Amino acid sequence: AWVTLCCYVLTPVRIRRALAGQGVRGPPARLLVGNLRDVSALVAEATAGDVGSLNHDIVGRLLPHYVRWSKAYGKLFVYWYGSEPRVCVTDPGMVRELLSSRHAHATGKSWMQRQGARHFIGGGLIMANGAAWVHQRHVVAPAFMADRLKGRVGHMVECTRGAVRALREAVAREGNEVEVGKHMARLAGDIIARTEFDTSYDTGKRIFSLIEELQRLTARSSRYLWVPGSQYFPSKYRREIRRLNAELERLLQESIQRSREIADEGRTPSSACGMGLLGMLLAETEKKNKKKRNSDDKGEPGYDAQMMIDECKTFFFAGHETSALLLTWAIMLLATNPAWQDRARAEVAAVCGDAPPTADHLPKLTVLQMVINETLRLYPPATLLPRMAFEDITLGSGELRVPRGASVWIPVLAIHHDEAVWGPDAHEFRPDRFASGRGRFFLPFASGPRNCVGQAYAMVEAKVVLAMVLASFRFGISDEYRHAPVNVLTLRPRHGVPVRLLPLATTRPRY
Ligand code: HEM
Repeated sequence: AWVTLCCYVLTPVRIRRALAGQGVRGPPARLLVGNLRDVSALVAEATAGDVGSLNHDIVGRLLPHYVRWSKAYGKLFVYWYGSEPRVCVTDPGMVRELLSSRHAHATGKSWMQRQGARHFIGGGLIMANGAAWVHQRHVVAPAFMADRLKGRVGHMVECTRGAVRALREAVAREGNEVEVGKHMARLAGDIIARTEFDTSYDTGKRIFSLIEELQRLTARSSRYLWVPGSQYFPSKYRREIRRLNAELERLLQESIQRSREIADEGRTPSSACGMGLLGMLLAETEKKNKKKRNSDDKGEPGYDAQMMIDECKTFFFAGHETSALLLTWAIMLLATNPAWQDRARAEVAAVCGDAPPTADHLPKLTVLQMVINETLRLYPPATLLPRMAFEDITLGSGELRVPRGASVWIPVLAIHHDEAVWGPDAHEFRPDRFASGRGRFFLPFASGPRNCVGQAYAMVEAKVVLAMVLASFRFGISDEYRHAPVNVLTLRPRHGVPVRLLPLATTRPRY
């Protein structure tokens, strides 16, 4: 009863006072529900139809509450997600400071977020906090270092070859109108499954579809998380979630066991698993088990069987959807900007010739790099970055004191479309704004110690796939395309991206 009273009444009152005392205002919030209903109603209204034209000015559609409240209360304001206060911060200095190592230990993921992702991520890296996060990050980060990534390029090329073949077959079978979103989802799934888990998309297919279904069901069952004790209420979704989660964990367990047996046979170092994430996780569990056997385990954080499963879930999830969306949006933007498509294709031909890309080619694909950056700016898969303060922190040289228990939300999409940062053409596709290297205030992968651990991997993957697609097809947007970006955890096209694919006639097949 005391905890409930603190969570739902005393802490919100304390935080409200602390913020009001600094002049941080926001829309009036109801008891328990906060501004949840306002957010839902505004988003539902803004996304009811399609955009109409191919307009990239999508902030008002996806973050209508941000647009309305930042106009009314200033760029620094607070709204309430149930009993969780969310302070919206866009000031570059404050954002950088919040994400820097200075606050790494005092901030993390909130209970509400962790609860919402419990079944498809669990205690995996994305949702870990404190010492557990430090340990997990330390274990997985080496799997994504530049020298190891070079070894993944061949696997990525191999998977993309399959995808190009599938696209050619789709054109031959059904005509040249193809929805590329589902092809890119399959390809990104195949790449992460092969490079990190030593399996293929077909084997991992059930795993991906279970994670997707769990994501959908959890989102529905989490709608009432703001109600005290709601996590214990009977719900029609809960039994289904339990059943799907049990199947997912069994499949992952089998996959881990298979890799362990291969490792025990001494076959690992040269296989993808030995180099990849699963190999690293297996080595780490073995270390922990050894300590236990020698009674050397002093209870430090480490990987047990459940943690191992949670980490696999996390990487199947994080390494799949975001990359697939980057590729899909990039193809949409190139399909609607033929001049950039031709420029990028010419560069691929000049750098790679007739061969598939290699690790040495990738840094030379600078036009493609600009196209990828501009895609991530206009359509960042993660539109918001949340951080909860576990202790009082200050931002902007003491200008803002964020009280313990408040969440800070960084509206990445709004920052990426801000005319004050990017100029009056902020909503236009203009890759050359990245010509001089990094753009101004660019956060598709977050920044600081808790940035995306798979950032370099995602960039290598995007370059390999787009280079091979550009070399194999000319493409234009289909008349059937309906521009309707929506935010369902990630920023996606509601009706997919149908394009007209024209296989490029080559004297010899390229791939
Ligand atoms: C275009 C592709 C991608 C984008 C835009 C992206 C974006 C992000 C962002 C914004 C975060 C920070 C989330 C937060 O703190 O709330 C993040 C974290 C993370 N990403 Fe990615 N990501 C991408 C691809 C990948 C890939 C390919 C992998 C794995 C192979 C991956 C694994 C992770 C993990 C494990 C974290 C948590 C890191 C931590 O908390 O220490 N991501 N990603």
